[in-house]
Amino acid sequence: MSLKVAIQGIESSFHHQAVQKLFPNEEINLLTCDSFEKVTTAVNNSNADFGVIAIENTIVGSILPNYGLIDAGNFEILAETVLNIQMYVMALESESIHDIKEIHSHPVALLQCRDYLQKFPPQFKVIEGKDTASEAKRIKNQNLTGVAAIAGKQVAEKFGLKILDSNIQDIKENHTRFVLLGKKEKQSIRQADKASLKFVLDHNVGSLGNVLSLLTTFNINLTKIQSLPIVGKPWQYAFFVDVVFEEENFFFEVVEMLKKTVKELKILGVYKQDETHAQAQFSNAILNGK
Ligand SMILES: O=C(O)C(=O)C[C@]1(C(=O)O)C=C[C@@H](O)C=C1
Repeated sequence: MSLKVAIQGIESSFHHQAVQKLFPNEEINLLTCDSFEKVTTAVNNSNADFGVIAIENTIVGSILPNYGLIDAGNFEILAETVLNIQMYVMALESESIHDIKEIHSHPVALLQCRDYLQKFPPQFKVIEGKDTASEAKRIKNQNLTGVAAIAGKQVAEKFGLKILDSNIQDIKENHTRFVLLGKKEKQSIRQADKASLKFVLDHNVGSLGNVLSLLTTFNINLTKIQSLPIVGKPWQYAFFVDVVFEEENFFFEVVEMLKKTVKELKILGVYKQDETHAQAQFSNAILNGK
């Protein structure tokens, strides 16, 4: 039986690649959506077994609206995966880079290529589209001349487009982290070593410091912290953190203590970290320590 997985975008998009990395051996039935919200709605309504959404990119930073979608959802983060994202300019076979007058892509993909796009003259149009692959597909299907898309290499291969420029993102080293969303009972997570939490604090001196010290005491490493406004409560913020740990028991012990310390606590997911991501963070830590 195949798994139904909702993504924003179509076949060959980076989200599709993330699904393939998360489920290398499964038969997948992709539910292609034109917004992140439709992905989380599909998981909420059980129209899909799972959803995959991008949460952060090493050039652009957090994809903030997706934090809200995860928080509002009736599901959990079950896994993560990190992709190496290399961007290419592609167009019809007849075109050269000098023929291109407008370029289309997903807004987050365009943000990763800001330096490159600034090199074009002011009349050159940069247009935000649905996802990298849909923009490329449209060029092919409608035989659009003077138009290019920014997408991954696999998209050019899939739709038979010519690559006009390669690795055009601002920095060669570029990664996007995706999370797998689903109902808890669908999968049991073995050997979890990472968790995503949301908490709200009182406006007291040291309240965040207390949380951080507690994590230190239990040897729990904070890998990410993101604050977001609480809608309807101006100037109040919720904290979204990712933590990694070696001992799952320590994590659940800390959760019990946090419940007594913070105003509101929600576990968004307890899962296994992507090995490649963990390795990259580890080598960065070593390099920074030198
Ligand atoms: O358009 C795509 O191919 C996507 O999968 C979207 C998306 C994103 O949402 O960040 C995924 C990875 C890259 O960071 C650029 C775009």
